[in-house]
Amino acid sequence: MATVGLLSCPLNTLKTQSIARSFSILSLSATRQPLPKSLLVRSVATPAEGVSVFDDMASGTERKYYMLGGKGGVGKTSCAASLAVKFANNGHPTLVVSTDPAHSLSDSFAQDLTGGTLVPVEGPDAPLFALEINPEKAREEFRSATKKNGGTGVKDFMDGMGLGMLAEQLGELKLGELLDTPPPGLDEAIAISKVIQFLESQEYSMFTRIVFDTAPTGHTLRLLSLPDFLDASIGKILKLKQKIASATSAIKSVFGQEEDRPDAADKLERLRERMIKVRELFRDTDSTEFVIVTIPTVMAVSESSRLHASLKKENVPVKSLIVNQILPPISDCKFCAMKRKDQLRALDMIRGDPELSSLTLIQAPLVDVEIRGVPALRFLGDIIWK
Ligand SMILES: Nc1ncnc2c1ncn2[C@@H]1O[C@H](COP(=O)(O)OP(=O)(O)OP(=O)(O)O)[C@@H](O)[C@H]1O
Repeated sequence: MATVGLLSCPLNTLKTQSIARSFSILSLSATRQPLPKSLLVRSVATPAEGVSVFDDMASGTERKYYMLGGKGGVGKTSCAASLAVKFANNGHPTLVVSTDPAHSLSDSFAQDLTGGTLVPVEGPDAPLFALEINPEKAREEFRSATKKNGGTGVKDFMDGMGLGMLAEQLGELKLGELLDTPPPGLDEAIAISKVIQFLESQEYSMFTRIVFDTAPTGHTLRLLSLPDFLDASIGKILKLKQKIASATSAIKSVFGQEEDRPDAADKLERLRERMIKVRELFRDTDSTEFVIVTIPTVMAVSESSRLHASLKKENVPVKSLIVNQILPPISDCKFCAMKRKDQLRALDMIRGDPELSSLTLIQAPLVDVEIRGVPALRFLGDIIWK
């Protein structure tokens, strides 16, 4: 712990400050209490006095979901992993899931978490498991399950049944395209629906906190509009399926019963049901919270503002905004001082932003080591999640 401190500036001047002083600055800048005017950094919105953001997040044993999202590279994984460690250290059996196709959970925990299954994370007090969903693999599974007997798809199957006309209608629905070149966001939707599948089983009922490290902003936004798209196309497919079902049962009555296999329409129907659950989950204010992570730059703040506007439009509950990687106020490094001025401007921008000013601001400092492994995540978590 004592080896983790503030950013070391290029000239190495900050390193000379004592760790004790660094820690006091760190804990001050991460608080949600108004900071001294001399530091020129204030919280945008402060929760009622005495109410801790983390206590609120950790209270109760019913299952809660936290989704951390924002622009690429701002620290989503570090914040998500540190929150998961903190939940586990507060007695919550926790699962942290990455749905970002470019996973970095393994790097963050300094542990191999690949493989698409739940892997126990060593270190925290209560059970902490991590899961890196491989969206490509999930999609492949989905695609292969829609193929029958060495690659005969639904279309071929229906052709074989003499249902050419229906097959043409199906062609119009571009089912093949849906499976082979899925619309943007499907990867992540499949990943999240897979998590829901996991969580429906008794085996995983122990988890009271689920933390999602989501893919960068664009994916998240597409994911939110995906269920409607799927709803529409799957709805049409299901109508076709009904027609197919009556035709196949007539054929079966002539040729005898065949082993029932799940077909593409069944698979899509289940996907649709799970997508509806994903949609409900994202919008459930009782159990879900989306936390926006950003950094104090004009570009990142602008993107966060747009993200919040879109989340609001989709009725996704958002309460907090983490501004990560804030430079320390005390420095005789000119480079750092210039950077910090820019950061303060970006923080001002947040204060004046109609989308962001209503959120509780959590300020997290830039620390001078890479956040890797449970002890470092615990340290970061204690700074951010108060
Ligand atoms: N407060 C911080 N102080 C110092 N380094 C940090 C801090 N937050 C994050 N980092 C570092 O920044 C890098 C990017 O962080 P992280 O992987 O958490 O971002 P991300 O938003 O998940 O990225 P991506 O969008 O690529 O998944 C990592 O090397 C991480 O250790």
